[in-house]
Amino acid sequence: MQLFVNDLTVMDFSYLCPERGMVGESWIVDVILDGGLNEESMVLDFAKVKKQLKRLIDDHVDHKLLIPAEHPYSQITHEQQSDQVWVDFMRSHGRSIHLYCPAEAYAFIYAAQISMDSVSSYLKEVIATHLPQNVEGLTLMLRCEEINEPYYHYTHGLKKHEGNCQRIAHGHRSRVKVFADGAPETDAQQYWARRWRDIYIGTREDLVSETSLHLSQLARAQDLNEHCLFSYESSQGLFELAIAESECDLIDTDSTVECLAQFMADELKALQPEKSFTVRAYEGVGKGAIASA
Ligand SMILES: Nc1nc2c(c(=O)[nH]1)N=C([C@H](O)[C@H](O)COP(=O)(O)OP(=O)(O)OP(=O)(O)O)CN2
Repeated sequence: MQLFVNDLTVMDFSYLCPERGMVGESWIVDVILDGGLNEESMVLDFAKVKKQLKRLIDDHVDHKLLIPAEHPYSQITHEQQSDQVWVDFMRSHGRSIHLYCPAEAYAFIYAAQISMDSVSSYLKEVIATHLPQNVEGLTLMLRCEEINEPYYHYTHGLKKHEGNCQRIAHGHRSRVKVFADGAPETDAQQYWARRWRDIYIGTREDLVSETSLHLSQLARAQDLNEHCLFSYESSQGLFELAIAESECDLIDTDSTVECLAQFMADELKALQPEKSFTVRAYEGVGKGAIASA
């Protein structure tokens, strides 16, 4: 017998890619369980699938930075006597990426690249040990939302968030809709999709100088002249990130989706003051904010 649950959860996370750098993603999870019936005549109670499986998936991937631990660029160093981990991702041409964060901010995927296959294998291993005996098989299907209009991939961290969004490098794959004087404005949508393709959106007040950073204690993170350096402390611990300036966009506010929608509307208004703009910005799948200028 097979049991299926579609749209079990959406995993909002970022990952390190040798070519694209830091990539924000939103993957939808569908699941199929194979097995005999239990004493309730069920493969597994839907309530347990929705709560327990969703929690395992969220705990292991959602709001984390996924590191392809077997890629030659990945250097992972656990600090002794603390829960902090350095990650250095040694891309060439001044585009290396460096982090110093609490261990729980990362998921280490033992593969050369982050893909739907490698993430699905990682999650299957995690979940297999939590399934009751009658469940013999598990299929996880990861997919992106189908979007037939411009969208972007971004990474950010919300230092004031009480939950996991405080992690400095988690992200989303987000569509954007723009209206100018009430009519759809596809050029502006394309502008944002291009400007924020694989971008890190940082808050200016989180920028720091190199000398104050723990992440530059390791020899690997020495050439940071053309990097943006971010650091903040929040309830889960100290978060630091160095990423190439060319892969960042800086804003003066937090990077909540409300602030991003307003930022986009304000920037468009500055470019074309004679028009009124409304921006409908998504944060991942099915949620977002609307702002006007
Ligand atoms: N009003 C807002 N609320 C939240 C924002 C925001 O910008 N405006 N942002 C976040 C985080 O960035 C987070 O990544 C949002 O992810 P989400 O998946 O919705 O978070 P949850 O864990 O609460 O939801 P699940 O569906 O259980 O993953 C948070 N809030």
